[in-house]
Amino acid sequence: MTVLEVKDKMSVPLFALLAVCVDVSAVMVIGFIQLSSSFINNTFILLWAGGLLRTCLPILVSFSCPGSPAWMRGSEGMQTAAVHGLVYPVYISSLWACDRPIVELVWGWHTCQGLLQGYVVLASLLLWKRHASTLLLMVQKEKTERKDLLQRLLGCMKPFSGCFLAVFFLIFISSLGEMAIPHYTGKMTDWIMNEDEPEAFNHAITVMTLITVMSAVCEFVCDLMYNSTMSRIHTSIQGLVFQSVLKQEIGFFDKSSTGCIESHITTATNEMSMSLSENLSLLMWYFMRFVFLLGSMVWLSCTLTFFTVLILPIIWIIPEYFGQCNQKLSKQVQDSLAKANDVAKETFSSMKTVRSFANEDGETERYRMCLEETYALNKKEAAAYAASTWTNSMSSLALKVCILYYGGRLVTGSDVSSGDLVSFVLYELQFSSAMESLMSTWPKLMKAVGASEKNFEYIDRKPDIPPDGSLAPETLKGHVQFKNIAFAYPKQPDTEVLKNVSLELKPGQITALVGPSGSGKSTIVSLLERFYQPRSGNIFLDQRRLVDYKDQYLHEKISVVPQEPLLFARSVQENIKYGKEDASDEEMYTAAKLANADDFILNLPRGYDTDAGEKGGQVSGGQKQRIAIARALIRKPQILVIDDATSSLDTESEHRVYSALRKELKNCTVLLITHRLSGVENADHIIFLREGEVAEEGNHEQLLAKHGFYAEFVKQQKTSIHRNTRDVTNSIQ
Ligand SMILES: Nc1ncnc2c1ncn2[C@@H]1O[C@H](COP(=O)(O)OP(=O)(O)OP(=O)(O)O)[C@@H](O)[C@H]1O
Repeated sequence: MTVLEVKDKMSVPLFALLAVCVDVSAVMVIGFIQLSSSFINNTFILLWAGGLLRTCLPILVSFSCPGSPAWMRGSEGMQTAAVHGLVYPVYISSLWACDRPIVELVWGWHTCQGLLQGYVVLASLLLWKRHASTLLLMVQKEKTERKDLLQRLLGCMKPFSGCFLAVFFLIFISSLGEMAIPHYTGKMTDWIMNEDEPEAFNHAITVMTLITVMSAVCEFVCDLMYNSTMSRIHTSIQGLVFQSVLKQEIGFFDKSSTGCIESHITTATNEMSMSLSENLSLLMWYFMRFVFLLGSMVWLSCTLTFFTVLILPIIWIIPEYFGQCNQKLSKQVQDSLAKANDVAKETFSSMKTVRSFANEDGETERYRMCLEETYALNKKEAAAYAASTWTNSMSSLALKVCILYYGGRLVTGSDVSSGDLVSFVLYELQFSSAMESLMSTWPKLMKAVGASEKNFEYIDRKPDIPPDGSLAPETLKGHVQFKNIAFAYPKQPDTEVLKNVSLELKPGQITALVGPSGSGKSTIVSLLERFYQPRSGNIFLDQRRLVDYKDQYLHEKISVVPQEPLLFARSVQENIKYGKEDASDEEMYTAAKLANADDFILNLPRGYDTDAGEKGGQVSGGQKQRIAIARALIRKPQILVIDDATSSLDTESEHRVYSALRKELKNCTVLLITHRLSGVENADHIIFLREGEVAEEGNHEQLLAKHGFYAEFVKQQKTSIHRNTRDVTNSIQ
């Protein structure tokens, strides 16, 4: 450390020492003047003059001493100096105004004891100011930052305001009841000391027991009521979040990961509401206790209460210091452990390199060094922890001793009775812990309030979809027209997936949509389902804009069997009737037969009641697809879209499904997306999509005659079938 640094570090203590020396000298001089009363006869004039002098001197010292802290030269310094100098004149003058005896004080304020008392008052006020201002600042900051959130949460609690009033009333009664034990213990002490009124003694014990039991019952009822109300609030918020997430546009789910949404709605919301409910309850309880304890203490002795409040922050300061050290060290221990873990992880993951360089010992040494560092920090942490708990108990002991000492003096002076002193000590024990808990619960509560932000973000989020239309005509032909559609996914707005696409799906016709993978076929289906909005162009259904139709109506009329159909972990029956629970069993059987699913379903262990398993895991891919087709058909759709949903079926099954569809869905508009030639050949109309554009369209023969992309596609398909057959034959031979 350089000389300059030492000088810098020592400047504040040196200034403090100088200020104290100047102050003590000033007080000595005043004391001398007062004793040699020939100079000034009026002690009051001397008291105020001395006070003003003690105010001015530290200010003078701070301005003339270069090492004084900056705050001493500002308004904070002036305030501190004023408190320091004027505390006695103000206190003694107030006592005089209240007609209380002041002779002892007037003649004793400049003694060593008076001087010390003055410094204690100053230190206490400064510490309170620091504590209170941090808390107030915190409250202020939280108030502005979390004001809206708090209001929203309070809004959620509004429907339960009756319950909260009852809870608050019960807390009030229970906290009041808790004051009984210290109160009656004090009373009993008085009776024991005076050895009289045995009846009153018994009576007191009975009353105390009754009040305590009543208080405990109130607490029980209150906890019950509070917890059930909070879980109702929690359930309703969680339900609201879920509902509002479900209303979001599909693009929202593309952008945010489902895992993230799910973990938020379940885990994070649970944690937040648990912490909120726990801390709110603690805050209410401690606040009520704090009020009653302070009231009881003031009622027993104002002087002792003032004394307690004065020395509380001084006694807190040392445990707080060690507590902070402990916290800092435990963070360092965590970091050091993480470092050691990183070393271990790195070594294990590069085990081959370590072995080939024969550096096992080197790595062991590196790991050992990290552990050594952790151990050294652990030792420091243990010492800080021990110091923190020791100083904690010592400080509470010191507080009790101080109160007993000062209280004893008050008892001797007959200002308070012995019983009141006992009651006071018992109240004080709870008071300091209530105070500390209040100060620590508030930030935790605010943290929980902050965590609820995401919930309201979800609830408030307006889905990015046009308002629902109103069209729901009784009859729908199912004539679909895409006119000059351009589209890009919200997640990748710069990549245009569809470019000026125009196509038509006619009622009673099967239109096949073919094209290479990624050409935009499924995207066309998503637009038809209104999952996304086109960037430009329009989609018409029966010559009316698709957006003008009612959403529910549209999804009743359009059935889509997606590429990867998803079954729910419910019975096959429930899966087929999904979204159409009112369908009869007859309708279900017909749909299943059409989808060529009836036979295999009847062979399942419990037929239609067989559980499909999670995501349909208990049925094969082809079976899953057939159940999904049945699910689409049971709705008797006007427009049916099969998006490569027969890819897992064998040719025979696929053929049977298509023949059945052809026969049964005569007036229906069918859009078939497939990579298989067998499905395409028989379609009434074929559209070939390439890089998001309609490259060719017509029927099979027309397109073959063009010798274009479609002809190439057919050629590739045939070659692939031929190659597959040859491979199978070879493998059999
Ligand atoms: N949700 C999405 N977000 C962003 N891009 C997407 C999304 N879905 C598809 N795409 C992209 O859009 C393009 C067209 O995809 P689409 O699924 O429509 O093709 P496809 O012709 O149906 O392909 P396949 O025959 O393989 O099913 C692809 O480049 C794909 O990567």
